[in-house]
Amino acid sequence: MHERTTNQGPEYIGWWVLFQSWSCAERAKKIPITVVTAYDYPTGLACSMNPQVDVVLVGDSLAQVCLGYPSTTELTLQEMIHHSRAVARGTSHPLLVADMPFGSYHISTSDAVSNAIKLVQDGRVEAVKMEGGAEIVDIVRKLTSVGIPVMAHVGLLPQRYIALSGYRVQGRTVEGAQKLLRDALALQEAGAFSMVVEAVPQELAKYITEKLSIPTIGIGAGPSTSGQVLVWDDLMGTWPGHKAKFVRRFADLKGARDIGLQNYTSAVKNGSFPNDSESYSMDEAEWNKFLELENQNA
Ligand SMILES: Nc1nc(=O)c2c([nH]1)NC[C@@H]1CN(c3ccc(C(=O)N[C@@H](CCC(=O)O)C(=O)O)cc3)CN21
Ligand SMILES: CC(C)C(=O)C(=O)O
Ligand SMILES: [Mg+2]
Repeated sequence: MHERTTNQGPEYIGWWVLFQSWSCAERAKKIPITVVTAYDYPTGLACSMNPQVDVVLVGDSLAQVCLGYPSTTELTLQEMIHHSRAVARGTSHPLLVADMPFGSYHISTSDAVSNAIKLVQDGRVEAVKMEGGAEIVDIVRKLTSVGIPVMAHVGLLPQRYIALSGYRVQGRTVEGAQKLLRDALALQEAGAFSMVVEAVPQELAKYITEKLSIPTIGIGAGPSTSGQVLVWDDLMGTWPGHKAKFVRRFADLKGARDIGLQNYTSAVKNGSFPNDSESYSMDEAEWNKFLELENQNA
């Protein structure tokens, strides 16, 4: 039932259908696209069971929220493939996209193509996402031409947090806004099928969304993008780190988890776990026979 289907099946909304439909004139009336990150099999299953999830993103936020690295730049392609495969085993209908890790698309176009192919073949994803503007259009064009759909990512680029002097809102100045719009148009022209817009003033995100024919997926970009994305651990309330302004906690899984762990450890310490119904028993005659033999041997 949870075998991954490629692009068929009654409930599957293929990426082509989903994103091409956004090119039509009435797209402003469309229901926002729901994107959520996932890093493992049970989360993939949960996303698959909710028909309102349109896209599952194996984000490189994996590095921080799941693997404990201080930034996304330490994540390797192999680690991304390992987690993408796990998510893929759990998902059926939503479009599955993975972030190209830092360094996996910066050396050369051919290196980027071979790494994207590894993500598709070994990581079992259907599309890849990469951070950057006009400087990566050749890579976007090449990947698109070989049949790997590319989701672009502009605005705050976490893989460049050092160069950007931290995680800062982007496009707040006239020049910054102009560059962002130019980047977005160039990426669309190069073939990107959609675009994440991260930590950008809502006015600018709305403007860019109206200028583009491909859908924008906002995170910290206000309500007027074509869709929204949030990191799983942020929305579930399990991420203990900094809570960005754009994060809303939709559940308190950390609270539930901590209570569960406390209940378990207390029950072990006070001897109330396990009880009789949680234990196995031996047939009384067998047990008596066993004790008898033990006594004879003593
Ligand atoms: N848990 C988590 N959530 C994310 O959204 C996320 C990650 N991790 N890791 C990878 C990147 C890093 N991201 C981040 C991290 C921090 C801010 C942040 O602190 N933003 C400030 C804005 C400061 C300003 O005004 O310029 C904020 O307070 O919102 C934003 C995005 C987004 N991604
Ligand atoms: C937050 C999304 C857009 C992302 O890039 C990630 O999770 O790595
Ligand atoms: Mg990312």
